[in-house]
Amino acid sequence: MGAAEVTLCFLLREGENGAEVLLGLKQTGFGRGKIVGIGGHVEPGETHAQAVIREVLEETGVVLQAEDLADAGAVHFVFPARPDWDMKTTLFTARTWQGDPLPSDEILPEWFRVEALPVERMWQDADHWLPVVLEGRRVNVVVTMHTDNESVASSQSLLD
Ligand SMILES: Nc1[nH]c(=O)nc2c1ncn2[C@H]1C[C@H](O)[C@@H](COP(=O)(O)OP(=O)(O)OP(=O)(O)O)O1
Repeated sequence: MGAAEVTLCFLLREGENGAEVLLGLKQTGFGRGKIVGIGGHVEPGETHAQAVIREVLEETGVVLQAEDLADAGAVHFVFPARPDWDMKTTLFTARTWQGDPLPSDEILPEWFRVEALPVERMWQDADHWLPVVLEGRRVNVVVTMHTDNESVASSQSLLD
């Protein structure tokens, strides 16, 4: 089985104390209990942009249009001890949208300062790629996890 295709979108706004990003507490399924990006699986026949627009709506009620999305690259998560968990993740950021984030069964959305990301409550690899994305740069990273499926064994950038 190949890696699952997933997609995440990071909403960015200017707060009183600098830039803020919308993350959320995952309440169900994969990564339950962690603070994660908003997104999920790409369904057959969908583009990644269509999938992320659908997932952000389902998980937060926020309405995105294709024009709101900026391509932020990709991260490939590799779990050698659990190959069925491997995921190819496309990344987007958005600075415009309609509506205010609301909780859903899957996610409790919450704004965090970009300068104070809750890394202790996130996947341990977040530090390796998320700050770069939130600076507005594109990434193309392969993150390989240890056999504990939690800590990072290696992280390789495929960009120059
Ligand atoms: N190592 C990792 N670090 C990280 O920050 N995010 C990861 C990750 N490995 C996977 N993810 C993200 C990508 C993806 O958006 C999410 C899992 O997808 P879903 O939220 O769709 O999972 P679920 O099992 O809840 O899915 P469904 O049952 O299909 O709704 O986890």
